[in-house]
Amino acid sequence: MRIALIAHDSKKDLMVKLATAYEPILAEHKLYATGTTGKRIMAETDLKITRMKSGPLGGDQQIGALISENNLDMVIFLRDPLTAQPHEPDVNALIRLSDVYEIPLATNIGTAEMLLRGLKAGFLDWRDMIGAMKERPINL
Ligand SMILES: O=C(CO)COP(=O)(O)O
Repeated sequence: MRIALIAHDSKKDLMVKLATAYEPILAEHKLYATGTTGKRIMAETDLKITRMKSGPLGGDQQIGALISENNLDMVIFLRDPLTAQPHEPDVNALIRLSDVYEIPLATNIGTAEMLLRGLKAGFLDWRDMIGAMKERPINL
């Protein structure tokens, strides 16, 4: 599976803890992240990550582009709901595209753990079928 990891600044420590706790599961998958999130995770774990630009500089949009091209299967986006972001439209666009393309999306640690455990248990295997299809299942 192809998984995107994104965290706003106040959630980056939490993201590193999540990535550390679930490193054996995450290590089996292809990982993407926005710039600073990816840098932190790679500095503090042995995970290999393809880093996009930093979120405020277009990284959220790059992740959104991966979604729109059927190149992502899951998004873990630990958002800060209490701080205004300069790139709020990009944040909303990423969340919107996840819904447009039915990509499993966690926006907090509780759901993130459920998704990662579900991934391990095979609950997301349906994504492999979609990945194997030449045409998208929905006409978008
Ligand atoms: O801003 C972000 C998500 O909206 C995250 O970007 P960074 O990982 O570069 O901090």
